[in-house]
Parts: sequence; structure tokens; C-alpha cells
Amino acid sequence: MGVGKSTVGHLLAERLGVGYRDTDDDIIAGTGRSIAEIFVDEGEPAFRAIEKQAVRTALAEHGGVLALGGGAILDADTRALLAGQRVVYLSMDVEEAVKRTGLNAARPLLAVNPRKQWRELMEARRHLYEEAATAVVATDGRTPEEVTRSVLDALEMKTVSPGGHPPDPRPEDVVADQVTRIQIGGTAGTDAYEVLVGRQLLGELGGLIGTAAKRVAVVHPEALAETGEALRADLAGQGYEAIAIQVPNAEEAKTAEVAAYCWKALGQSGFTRTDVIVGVGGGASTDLAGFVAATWLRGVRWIAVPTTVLAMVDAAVGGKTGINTAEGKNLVGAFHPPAGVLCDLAALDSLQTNDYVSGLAEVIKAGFIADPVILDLIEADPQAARTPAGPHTAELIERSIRVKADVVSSDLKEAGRREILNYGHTLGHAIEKNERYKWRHGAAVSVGMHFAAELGRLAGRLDDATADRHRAVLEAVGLPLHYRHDQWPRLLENMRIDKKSRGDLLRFIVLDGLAKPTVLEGPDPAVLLAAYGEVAE
Ligand SMILES: NC(=O)c1ccc[n+]([C@@H]2O[C@H](COP(=O)([O-])OP(=O)(O)OC[C@H]3O[C@@H](n4cnc5c(N)ncnc54)[C@H](O)[C@@H]3O)[C@@H](O)[C@H]2O)c1
Ligand SMILES: O=C(O)C(=O)C[C@@H](O)[C@H](O)[C@H](O)COP(=O)(O)O
Repeated sequence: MGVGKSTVGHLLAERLGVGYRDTDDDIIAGTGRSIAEIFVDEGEPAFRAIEKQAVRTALAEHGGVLALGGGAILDADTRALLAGQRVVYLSMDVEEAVKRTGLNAARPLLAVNPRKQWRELMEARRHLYEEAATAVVATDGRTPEEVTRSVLDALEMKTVSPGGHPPDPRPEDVVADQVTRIQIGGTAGTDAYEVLVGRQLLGELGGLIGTAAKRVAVVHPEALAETGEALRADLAGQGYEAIAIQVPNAEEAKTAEVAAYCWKALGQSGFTRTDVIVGVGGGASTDLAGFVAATWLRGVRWIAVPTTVLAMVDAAVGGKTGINTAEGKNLVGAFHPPAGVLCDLAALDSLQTNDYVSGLAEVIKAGFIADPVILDLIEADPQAARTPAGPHTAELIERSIRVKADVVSSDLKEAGRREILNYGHTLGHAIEKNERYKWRHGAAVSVGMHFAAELGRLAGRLDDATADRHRAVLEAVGLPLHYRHDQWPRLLENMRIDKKSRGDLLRFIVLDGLAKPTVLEGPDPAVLLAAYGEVAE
């Protein structure tokens, strides 16, 4: 556990030109549950039985590198299955192991008192690992690259680029040169930072973290457990004391309880003011990670690694961080800009379509409030815009980031202009709260933009063509336009605590025309109701 087997396994597979597979991933895909859930719900013996079957299937189907869970070796049948295979035991010193895994709730066997538990586990398992292993390779204090080389040497295996020459560049390496850098801030006393958009950007992380940091905490959602672990292992290989803090997926991460869990992890690892948090994931994860960074020791540096469209174009950019409370969305938070943002477009490939499309709501928002070329690009082929493989993905993301960068650089703390970024959010947040945060943020904002367009039209501000364009473009990419007709009183109540409200005065962002956002203060309640009538279903 935590030895870096997935990082080393991937490297090994790459060097050998074969595939990589992990039985833990197979179990998660096959059961639809996390390993921790199976442990908690059914206990270890039931999990081992599932695991044994997964190992058997994988060995029958797969001819490359296979990673096994740390406890697989405990099962005699599984050990028998490994006989005749080339088995590598990646070993690790106990102190190092505790540093790497002790605070990670995803590892079900190490939830409490990790040092003691680790010793006990190792006492029970070490001889089994050694008996099964064709080669034993120590990992302590070594980079994944070094470990991989030792594994290849130990197994005397040839890599795909014999003769010591570096492998031919893969297509991704060539694309890696095409990195767009967008600067934010640097005005009105704020620090400047860059948003990088491209591929294979994680090599930039070490430079952003810098040499003053001793410890790094990688905050990641459950869905990105492997990515979080790979990052952590990579940073550990660079000499940082790196821990991974796994948090729940989506809005469940944006709670005071999860923030407190992160503070505890930082406290237990001795995290100081020079240390750095890396927030990896969608907007919920980066909002939480940024908030934890803003509040720990009254503010430590953080770096955002957004992995959804929405987080790349909006959440991870601009320094708004926060969590929800029972009373409403993002009600507790801080303005705390990151030291840098790395938007690796490759991350988008694993997103579910709904999550990808949800992010388009904020892209479309940027189009309506500031950059209509965004709308033209989407309207040209809305189906293509729904996938990361679309021809304009990078351009749509970059244009949206530039809109946000321009606004927040002039008004970090939302004294005025920044409010335009809230277009569609007043009703959107009210819907999210009404749905107990089970709706995707982008879906709620889509309904909210439809409402804002109708409000603008009914208030005599917005022309019919631009108002109608909202419905057309949002619908074309598959975003929702409507919400329950009987919920207006509750939504109105929810909107009263919106951050744009002043006393009892409701305030909305509407358009005076395409790319002409403005504030509508205290609209006539009858106009509000009529606008909702257009949205209600
Ligand atoms: N701070 C801001 O300025 C700002 C701006 C816009 C939105 N937000 C916030 O962002 C949040 C919404 O963000 P979101 O739409 O990214 O949703 P999300 O963070 O909830 O992510 C959606 C789901 O995708 C998973 N995921 C993330 N990356 C993945 C990947 N590459 N592959 C597979 N799964 C992945 C997540 O774990 C989650 O389950 C909301 O809380 C919203 O309030 C903040
Ligand atoms: O960055 C901003 O400012 C925004 O308003 C961007 C919004 O898209 C985002 O959802 C933000 O979190 C909403 O902020 P809030 O202050 O209304 O919570």
C-alpha cells in the first residue's frame, strides 16, 4: 500500500511496450463500489474472495504488467495463481510507508494508528511477499524512474527502445510543446500567477511548489484516487514529504466536516506556512482545497490542477474558494488565489459525458457575458462541443479562461465588475440548494441563465434574438432549461441569501445585449415570477 506500484507499474508497462492493469480497478469497475466500501460493508474475507477471482481473470486475459492489492498475497489460492509468473515485490521502510499512506482514508486497513497497523501488517505479510517474489526492489528514497529501472534490471527485461536510446516521442510528447499560458492578477496589490493549458503539464508542478516547501498535500476526490497517488508518489520522488488527502466526490467534499478532516491531516503531518497544497479534481475539490489552503495557518500557498472543464474554465481560476452550509451554496469561503493552475486537457478524457457537458454551462456563460466567439464555435457543431475530442476544445477552454482572467484581474474581491461572473448563478445556486446539491452545478446554472435571459427580456433590457439564443445553444449541447413549477416560493427564499443581495434587495446579473452584462436591482416581484413562468415545467 502506498509503495507507488501504480506509478511504477505504468512506467514499467510503458518501457516494455505492454499494457498495464490493476486488480483493484477491475474490482471497482466490476462491483461499482470502492474497495473501502466493500471492506466496510462485507468485511475482509468477502473482499479477498472477490479479489482472488479478479486476479484469476486478469492473469487469464492480460499479458502485460499487473498490479495487485497489497493484501492479495494473504490468500493461498491467489499465491498459487502467481506461481510461474514473474512477480516483483516493491518494498518500503515502515516510516516511509506511514508517511505515504497514514492519512489516506481510501486505504481501508490503515484508518487509525497507521504506524502500529503498518508494522503488524508487514509482520504478517513480508515473508509471503518474499516467497512469491522473483525480484525484490526497494523503493525508499528513490524516484519511480529509478525503481522502474531496477525492476527491469532485476528481471533482465528488454525495453521497447533497446540500445539505451530514449524511446521515440509519442504523439502526446509532441503536443506537450503547445502550452498556452494565461496570466492572472498582478494588479491592485495581488500576486500574478499563470494558468497553463496543454498536455503533460505535471512536470511544471515541482517548479511551482518551489524549494521553500518541505511538505506537499495532494487533495483529490475519490474518483481520482490513482491520479492523486501518482502525483503524491512523483512529488515524494522529488524529495518532498508528500501526503495524499482523499476527499469525497463532488459537492460532498464541500462541507465543514471534510475541511476539518483536511486540517487534521495537515496538522498531523506538521504542515507549516512554507508548505504547499495541491488541489486536484473538479471544481468541488479545488474549491475545498483552496479553502483549506486559505484557512490553514491563515493561508498557505496552493496550486490547482483542475480535471473537469468547469474547474479549468472557472472554479480553479480566480481565487474564490469555499464550502457550502445547510443554509446555502458557497456561504463560507475566502478569496485566496492559487500560485498556479495546470489544466491538463488529457484529464478530460475520463470525464462522464454529463460532467463534461455540465462544464459547458460556464463556457457558454463566458460567451454571453463577454466573448460571443465562444457561442459561434459551439453553435457550429454542438455535438462535437460535447466531447473532449471536439475540434475546438482547447480554444473554448482558453477563451473562457481569458474572460475570467480579465475580470478577476481587475476585481479580485468582487467589489463590482466581478459580479458579472455570477450570470445565471442566482437562481442556479437556489436550485442546487433545493436539490440538496445532487444536481450538477452546470445544469443548475444552465436553468439559471435561461431565467436570467427571460428576466432581461421582460425587464426590457435584452433583445429577443439574444434571449432566444440562450435556449437554443444550451439545449443544443444537452443542458437543461427548465425546473419544477411549484418550487418558486422556495427558490425565492433561497435567493435571498445570495452574496449579491444587499439587505432585503435582490440583485441579478442580466444582459443589456450580447456581451453587455449589468446588474438589475430589486426587480418587480411580478416580473421575477413571470420570468420564472418561462422556465417552469
Ligand atoms: N470557485 C469558483 O470560482 C467556482 C466557479 C465555478 C464553479 N465552482 C464550483 O465548482 C463545483 C462544480 O465543479 P465540477 O463541475 O468540476 O464538478 P465536481 O467537482 O463535482 O466534479 C464532478 C465529478 O467528476 C469527478 N471527476 C473530476 N475530474 C474527473 C476526471 N478527470 N475524470 C473522471 N471523473 C472526474 C469528480 O470526482 C466528481 O464526482 C461546484 O461546487 C461549484 O460551486 C466554483
Ligand atoms: O468567480 C466568480 O466570481 C464567479 O461568480 C464564478 C461562478 O461561476 C462560480 O460558481 C462562483 O463560485 C460563484 O460564486 P458565489 O460567490 O456566488 O458563490
